[in-house]
Amino acid sequence: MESSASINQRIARISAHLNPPTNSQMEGNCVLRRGNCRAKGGSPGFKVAILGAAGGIGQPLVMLMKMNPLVSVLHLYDVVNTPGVTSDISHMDTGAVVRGFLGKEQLEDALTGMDLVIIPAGVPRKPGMTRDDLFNINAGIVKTLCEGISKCCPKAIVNLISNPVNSTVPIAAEVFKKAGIYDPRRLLGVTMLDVVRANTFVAEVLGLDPREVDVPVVGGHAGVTILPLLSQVKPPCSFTTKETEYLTSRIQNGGTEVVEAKAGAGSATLSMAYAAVKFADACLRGLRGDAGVVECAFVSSQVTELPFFATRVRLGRSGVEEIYPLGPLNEYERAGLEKAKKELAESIEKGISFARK
Ligand SMILES: NC(=O)c1ccc[n+]([C@@H]2O[C@H](COP(=O)([O-])OP(=O)(O)OC[C@H]3O[C@@H](n4cnc5c(N)ncnc54)[C@H](O)[C@@H]3O)[C@@H](O)[C@H]2O)c1
Ligand SMILES: O=C(O)C[C@H](O)C(=O)O
Repeated sequence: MESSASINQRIARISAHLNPPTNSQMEGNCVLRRGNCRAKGGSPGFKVAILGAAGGIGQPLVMLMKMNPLVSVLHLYDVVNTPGVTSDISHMDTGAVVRGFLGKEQLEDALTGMDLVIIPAGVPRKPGMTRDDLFNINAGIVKTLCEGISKCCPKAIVNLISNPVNSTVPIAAEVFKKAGIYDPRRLLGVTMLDVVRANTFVAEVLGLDPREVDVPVVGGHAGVTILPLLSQVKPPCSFTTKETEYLTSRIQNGGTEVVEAKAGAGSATLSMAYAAVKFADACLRGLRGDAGVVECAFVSSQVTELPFFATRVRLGRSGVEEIYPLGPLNEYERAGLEKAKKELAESIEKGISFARK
């Protein structure tokens, strides 16, 4: 028979559920009820903020990061819908404590103390648009968010997803320089989706499991600036001219392929969230001090005459610790590199002048 003390405890628990306090706040893995919710988390791990967390990329990205054992605290920031996304995600029985932040006035709280900030905030493409067509809206969004980072977590690693990446990364660099906190090792434009696509499409052609394939993709993240180095694929293999042309074009136009298939409903979100998490996980393993963490990213670079360029980089405790050279290119890739550099130079310059205005 249940004792009266235990019945009273049960009634108290049920009553607490039926009468939540009015000052409830989205925090932890529950709506915090003072004195009724044990402190959660506390497990060792990194603090990660996602800016644009309620969006097409943001939501699956948040879900996957909540599953990442390297994350102890996950901050969700957006200008809309964060309470709902936070409530939903916070019910997942994984370690990370989730907190939601809504609107500009909560940006600083969202950023304070973060180790890694991932930015998928901004508008996506519709059919017929280039990534550069997003510049007018997204440049301002990225600038404001980076000003917040400068102030609240100047030492955080920043993973920038918002397009056009070829311009938004230079904008972020200028904002950080202006604030006197710029460390080029900590600012990374996310080009991982190009690598993910390249691995998939090359594996299809070779009849391999994509997990066995590694394709370096260099340059930038738009059209001809996306330069897959098919001569450096692992495992070593060769392609006919027709295969090289097909693969290069498919990888360069992967984003457009999705934009057209979505027919006005946005651009890649699910594969991007997957790629973003793969990349963020690599950054966190680097921060933890793991050896040999190497991925492609669009970073401040001296590999070419351009101030930013995507290549393979080694990630460590300070962010980008080593930038690898391009390696031997074949004639097709050398021609591609020249085209890529021409477009990249303009996009980088556009970002820099915007931020210096
Ligand atoms: N780097 C890449 O490989 C890659 C891949 C896919 C998409 N993208 C880019 O990512 C961006 C987001 O794409 P999406 O499909 O998630 O778009 P989306 O419209 O679905 O979501 C964007 C989110 O950003 C939020 N947002 C807008 N202004 C904000 C601000 N000032 N602060 C915080 N959040 C703000 C919106 O409220 C929205 O929730 C686009 O620019 C897209 O082009 C990049
Ligand atoms: O193509 C887009 O606009 C989104 C993204 O950059 C992508 O490559 O899927």
